[in-house]
Amino acid sequence: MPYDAYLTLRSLDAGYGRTRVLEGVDLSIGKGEFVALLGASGCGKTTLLRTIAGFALPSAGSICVGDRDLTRLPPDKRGMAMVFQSYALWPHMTAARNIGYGLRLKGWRREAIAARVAEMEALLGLEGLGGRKPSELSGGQRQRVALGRALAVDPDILLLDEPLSNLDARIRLTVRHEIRALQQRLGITTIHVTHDREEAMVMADRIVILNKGRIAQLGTPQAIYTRPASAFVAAFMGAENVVQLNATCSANRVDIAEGPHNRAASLTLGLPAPRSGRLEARFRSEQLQLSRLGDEATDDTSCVELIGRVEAVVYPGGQWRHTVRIGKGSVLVDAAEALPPGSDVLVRVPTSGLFLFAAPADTPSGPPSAADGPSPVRDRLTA
Ligand SMILES: Nc1ncnc2c1ncn2[C@@H]1O[C@H](COP(=O)(O)OP(=O)(O)OP(=O)(O)O)[C@@H](O)[C@H]1O
Repeated sequence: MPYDAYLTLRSLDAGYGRTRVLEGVDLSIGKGEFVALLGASGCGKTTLLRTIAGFALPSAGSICVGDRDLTRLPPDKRGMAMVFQSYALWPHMTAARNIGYGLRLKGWRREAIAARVAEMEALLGLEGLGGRKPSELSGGQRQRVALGRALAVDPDILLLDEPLSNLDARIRLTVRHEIRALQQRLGITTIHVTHDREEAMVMADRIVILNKGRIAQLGTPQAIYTRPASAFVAAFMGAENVVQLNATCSANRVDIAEGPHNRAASLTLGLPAPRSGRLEARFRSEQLQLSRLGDEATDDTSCVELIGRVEAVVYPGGQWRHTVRIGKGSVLVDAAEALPPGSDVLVRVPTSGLFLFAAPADTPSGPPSAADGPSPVRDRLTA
């Protein structure tokens, strides 16, 4: 769904004292859009959210909502409300008083506050619980009170800082769905911080992947999952298997040279190919083909074929997960049938699940060398 820019961050830098955390963040979020900020611990997600909220001031750049420049405004003048990871409820106040807290600060009349609190309680399924203190509520109910307090003031933008991380796994799945449904019903622009990939995927219209204070990629969940822009994003989105290959590339064609642990292949990618040379190939453990070496059905040069040996096999549910040693490294391969440890195997990686990037500069280039280790299977392959 296309969105017109509503919240716009331009060249935002922020940090703590001399520690720079965010660098040159440019981001446009549409009205009514749900955006997830996803990244590893310490990458700056909370700092970005706090800077947008006004709890931290940027050292450079600007924050605008529509035509309004909010960069130097205090938090309460920004039309935003934040739900904190800890919920930050007042322990001595009832749920109802917590929900009405922001309205009292705004000077609303008592009857108007009571009506709005009742509305929030109904919206969030908290009827009958308004008289309880936070200590008398479950984690999920506390989380909803915090959400009610944020929504009661009718903010233009809702900021959620890992609000599900204190809930147990099963409740988290339900609350995830509830928050998304509520957000869509209210049409409220929302930014949600999480380090849970699946949570970001199922809740957000678009995902921002942050890496060391910079945006590594911004896109729909599907775009980021199927077309990661860098090796970092591919790894973060689950393509954690990695092997190095040598290839000659042009436009979207990639000719993989035979190596000590891979066969030659000619691939046509759906994406522009990286430049020729040493490549880092990344792929997920699912949607691969695993067969005993020599048992494979046909020669298939349209996928990457890796040669290795099964080291271990476990059953996490659904499929058998094999640890396959390939040269000095190993990859995880899921398959319907288990092949026992010690089996020499062929792993086929289809182009649809293959992500190719230029290998980092410190990796040796050129043809496979002794550095790639001995290649017992190569002789068998070329024999
Ligand atoms: N008050 C502070 N003073 C100094 N450094 C801080 C402060 N708060 C955070 N940092 C540092 O800033 C960096 C970014 O922190 P931030 O909390 O934004 O990360 P995050 O991505 O939200 O992490 P997490 O997922 O663990 O919550 C980290 O290196 C952190 O140590």
